[in-house]
Amino acid sequence: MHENITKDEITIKAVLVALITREQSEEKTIEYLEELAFLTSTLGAATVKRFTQRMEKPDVRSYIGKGKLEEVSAYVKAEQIDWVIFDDDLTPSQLRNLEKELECKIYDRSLLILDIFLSRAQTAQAKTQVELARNQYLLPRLTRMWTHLERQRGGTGTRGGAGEKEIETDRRIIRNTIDVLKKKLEKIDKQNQTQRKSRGKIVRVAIVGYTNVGKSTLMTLLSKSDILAENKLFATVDSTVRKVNFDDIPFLLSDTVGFIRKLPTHLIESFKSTLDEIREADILIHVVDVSHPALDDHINVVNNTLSDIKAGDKPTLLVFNKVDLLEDEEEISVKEKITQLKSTYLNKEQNDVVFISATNKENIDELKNKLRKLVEAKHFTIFPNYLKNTYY
Ligand SMILES: Nc1nc2c(ncn2[C@@H]2O[C@H](COP(=O)(O)OP(=O)(O)OP(=O)(O)O)[C@@H](O)[C@H]2O)c(=O)[nH]1
Ligand SMILES: [Mg+2]
Repeated sequence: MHENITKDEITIKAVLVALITREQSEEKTIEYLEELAFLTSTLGAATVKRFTQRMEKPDVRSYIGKGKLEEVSAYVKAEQIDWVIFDDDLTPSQLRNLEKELECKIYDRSLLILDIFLSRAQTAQAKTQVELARNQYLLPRLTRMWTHLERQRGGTGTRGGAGEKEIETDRRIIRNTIDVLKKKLEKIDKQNQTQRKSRGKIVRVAIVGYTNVGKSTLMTLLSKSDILAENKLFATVDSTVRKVNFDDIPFLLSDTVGFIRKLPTHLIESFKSTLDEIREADILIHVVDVSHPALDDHINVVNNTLSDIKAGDKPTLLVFNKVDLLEDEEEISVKEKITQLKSTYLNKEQNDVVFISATNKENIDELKNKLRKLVEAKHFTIFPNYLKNTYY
């Protein structure tokens, strides 16, 4: 049973694999697979089939059980599948066993996200961070297949099937690369710190949120600049900063990389310096896609990630975006939904909420008024003697 794509559109064919466990209901698994398919398409591959299996917990040897693995394997061979993508992270030995059995490229969630980041990173800092995270991910996972594929990727040829010796050599190369990248990153971090300090004492606002919710679209709207907004996950990997004025009050507004669930902490760790922009902000605009069925989940993932990077207690304007996509449903009308969300999230830990459509420019004045109040309050704590309506 193929998903909805025609044969000649297919370039890279992928199948997805996920588990239904005691902690992860069937409904959740289906939703996660939807997100995984979106990630897959972001990387230019087409999802041709999704496999799920009910299990207590992942199989230590091969993540899925033996029977299921045979089923996947038969399909992969019959349909000449290029990638098999697992919704959770795989241990090095699971990866090795799966590779042996399936004889194609195996992705897990982390590697998929890393490769997306790699294809999108623009600045030296983002590129270096992704390269570092990717190398750290690869080090314990080097296998014959991997060295083979990585060499192809690096264009260095394959020297015939890689043996243990080559793998050891590759490990050494990767360790060296990691050291070099770390040093490079330290240098970039220092430069950026100096740059941020030289910005002076000006109120700083960061737009944060789950990936693909409309952060860049809102940034463009508020700063009147042109920033790439795309219906792709992780369109923004670098942060962009613009100076904006609300009448006489200036502030810096930054667009940031989107968050996503099931992102292992060590990956977040390696993006810490990209996240400095958020950590050092005075005020956050947390954008949510109000039309997404998993919006509560998204809010939680963002809030947890913010706490992880110690940015969880900043004054926050919670912006429910994409209201234009809401439709009355049998159980709940649009109006009721908005009232419900308001009562759930208003004033929860310093939150103010606003409902907008960034693309239709709906309710942007209310957003600006609310943001202005937050910016003003902060501005006058930095500049107590600042007179309203006078310019610097
Ligand atoms: N219908 C509708 N679509 C919107 C709205 N705001 C943004 N979008 C669309 O949502 C998609 C994602 O928008 P972006 O601004 O790139 O989202 P982002 O949060 O910056 O995404 P990443 O950088 O990938 O994390 C684009 O296709 C936008 O056109 C809105 O108010 N309504
Ligand atoms: Mg963006």
